[in-house]
Amino acid sequence: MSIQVKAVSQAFHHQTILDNVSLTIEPEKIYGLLGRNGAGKSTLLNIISNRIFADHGTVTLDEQSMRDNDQTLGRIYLMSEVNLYPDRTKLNKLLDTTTQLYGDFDRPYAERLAKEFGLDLNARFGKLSTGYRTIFKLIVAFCVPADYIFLDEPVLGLDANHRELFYNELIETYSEKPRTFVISTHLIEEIANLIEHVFVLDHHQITVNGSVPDILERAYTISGSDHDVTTYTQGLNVIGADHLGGITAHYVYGPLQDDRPIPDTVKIEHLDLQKLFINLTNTKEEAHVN
Ligand SMILES: Nc1ncnc2c1ncn2[C@@H]1O[C@H](COP(=O)(O)OP(=O)(O)OP(=O)(O)O)[C@@H](O)[C@H]1O
Repeated sequence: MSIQVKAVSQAFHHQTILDNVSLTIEPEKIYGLLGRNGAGKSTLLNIISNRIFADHGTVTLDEQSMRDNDQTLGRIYLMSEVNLYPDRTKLNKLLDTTTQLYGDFDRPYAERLAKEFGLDLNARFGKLSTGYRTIFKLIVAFCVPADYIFLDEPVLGLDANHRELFYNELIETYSEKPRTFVISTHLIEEIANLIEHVFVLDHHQITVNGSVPDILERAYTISGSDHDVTTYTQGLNVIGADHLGGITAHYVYGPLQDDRPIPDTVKIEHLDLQKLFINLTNTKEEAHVN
């Protein structure tokens, strides 16, 4: 039981976007899909949801191909930046159409969410602000009877209050009716505590694929005087560094050599997900902060 993405490659105009990407998405889990601007996150989500066909590779759901397979496609839903709705249509009407399309669409929940977010369902889609367009699309995503829900930039244009409401609703709907959510966002700090598993897409490939606690367990900041830090981190996987005043910080991803004594002058702490992501996907060797 899972979505299997196997050896997917995609190029646009001879430019490689995804190169041999493989991953597994399991039922009833919350995932984060992280990557820098233009890394190919939307492309990957579009391929998984059958909106575009990959040049190479396969996507299966419970071992069945998803390509033009109504049965499997009905079990996944992609909410994306693309506006699929006609501007002149009222939201209530759009919900009617969605209810007809998805038999089990949870209309009472949609109406409750609209009230909570202060969304007037009599408004026309085209009259909504950017934030309220996102809110409407999120409401649909939460109410469709899909087992796998992909949220591409789900907080686009949302103010801080609405983002918090969204995160709370996500936790609530997930605990009431567990299903898979894959969230692609740049607001890493805000989702760090929500997601169980993270994929990082960088240089056309998945470079990090693991449970968030396991990954953070392997991520360290080692700080102190430049000499002591540099000596201690020799041979470790240093993914970035900062220099501030007389203090040097090296960011390490991977095991420390436990048999090595840690000098008193060196401080070891764990990195948070955002800082780890920034350092892993920084193209520069070192980031200097003065
Ligand atoms: N249909 C398309 N035709 C041509 N190029 C495309 C197409 N879709 C995406 N691209 C290109 O592929 C690259 C990856 O785009 P994509 O939208 O997947 O990245 P992303 O990781 O979602 O980026 P962002 O975080 O900035 O939204 C970009 O350079 C983009 O211009």
